[in-house]
Amino acid sequence: MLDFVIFAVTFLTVLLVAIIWLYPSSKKVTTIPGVDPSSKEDGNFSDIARAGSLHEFLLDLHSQFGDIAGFWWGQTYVVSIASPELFKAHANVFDRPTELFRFIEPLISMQSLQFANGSDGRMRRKAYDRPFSHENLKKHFAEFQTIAGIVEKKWSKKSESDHIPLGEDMALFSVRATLLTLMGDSFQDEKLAQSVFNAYTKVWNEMEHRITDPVPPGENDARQKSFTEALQYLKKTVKKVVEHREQNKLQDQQLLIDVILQSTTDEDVLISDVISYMVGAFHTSAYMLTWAMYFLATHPDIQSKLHSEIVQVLGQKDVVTDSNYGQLRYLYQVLQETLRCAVVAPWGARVQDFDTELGGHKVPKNTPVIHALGVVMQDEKLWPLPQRFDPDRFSTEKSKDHPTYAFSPFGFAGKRICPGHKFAYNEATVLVATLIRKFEVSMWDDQVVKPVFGLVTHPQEEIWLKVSKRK
Ligand code: HEM
Repeated sequence: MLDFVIFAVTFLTVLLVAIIWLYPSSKKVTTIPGVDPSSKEDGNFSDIARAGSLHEFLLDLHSQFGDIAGFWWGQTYVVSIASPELFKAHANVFDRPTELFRFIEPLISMQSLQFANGSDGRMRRKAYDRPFSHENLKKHFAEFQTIAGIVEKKWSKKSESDHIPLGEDMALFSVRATLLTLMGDSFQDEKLAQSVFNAYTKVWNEMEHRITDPVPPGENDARQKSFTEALQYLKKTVKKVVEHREQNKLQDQQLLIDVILQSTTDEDVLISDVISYMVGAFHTSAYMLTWAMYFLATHPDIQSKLHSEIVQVLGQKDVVTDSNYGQLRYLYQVLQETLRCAVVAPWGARVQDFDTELGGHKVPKNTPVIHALGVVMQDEKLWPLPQRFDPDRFSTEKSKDHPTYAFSPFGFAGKRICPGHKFAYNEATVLVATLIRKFEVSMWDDQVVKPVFGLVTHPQEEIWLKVSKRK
């Protein structure tokens, strides 16, 4: 009998030790509340897929566990934070965790700025931020206006019975505006801009697919082939543009592509960084514009107030310039509320290679910390009736009441906030002012617009607008 007891106790002890070692949740060395992994291999991936997206999973997680909570990204333990106070505690953290962004690696490679940490990342950011200075951005208003004119002309030719594909038109504007102002005159060529956009869209869709289904297709799979071809086309085009600039000695200290060219002799770094800025700019700006126009189409009173402001500020001039931009205050509020209400970019992340403390809990070194930007921008304690589109939340008066970091649609940490944030507001201001001045926009009936919260939030299906010329 004693033998059996000794055997049973030994067996149970070994079993317990085995469970502790093999089951990841048991390795937790922190008091942070949160969920256990649903599977040893995939952590909470199946829960994230069931929630619909990482953003929706984080909304649930924080409503259950509060402002700081943990979960499993595959086999990696991850912490998510969702309050202005906790964001403040991370305000100086620069490094970005590789694990959470690995799925975009086939598109931009590990050489990209996206993955550059420490002094390398800081030096690159410092150099690449130059083209985004206020002085330099001012010069782009005229180019944005020319490209906005292309959309305006296209819409002018439509009749009131036409269906306007909103997402497509906003994307084309965003791509052309970015390529022309950051990559130079090669992109005066409309066809080249269009084919870059087509190739980019294929690659991007594949990347988004891999957020919820991380297993890449086989080498001979049609999806993989189309992805590889499109990626090769993008890289070849960037190379050609670089050669064109080098051969014709077109070096311009203020143009992003030339600044990147002057900062590195490594072709992989050069191509990866150029593509990283395309990734950063194309869809984010296009979807901010899409959501802004959608909100205006569904809120005629707000559209009408905005129209009055545009007419009053632009007068006979018809163009947005550096000197009248600042007077389009209500338009700025519309764009801010669009970023908040649509949660255009739902999250960011940081990591530190030493143990730290957050909200009274220990965060073990190398633990990725997600900044749940979207959860905070939808928090009803900070934003009453968060689903309601109300640009007055950002009036000069009310803006004073928002806690710092409550509105961080472009990230906030470690001087690594999105480098294109002012660029995005400027280009969007020019296009929205141009279109709303000339057209009244509304929705075609029977459209159910459902957001999909990927890396960037987009409508599940194309939004079809009705546009009528203003008298
Ligand atoms: C509405 C438009 C946009 C939104 C909502 C947005 C949002 C963001 C966010 C949340 C980040 C992560 C910041 C962080 O890690 O703390 C980011 C990074 C970045 N964005 Fe944007 N962005 C927008 C437009 C642009 C534009 C127009 C460009 C380029 C012209 C751009 C280029 C980048 C790049 C290169 C990074 C990575 C920077 C780094 O690694 O240091 N973005 N953006």
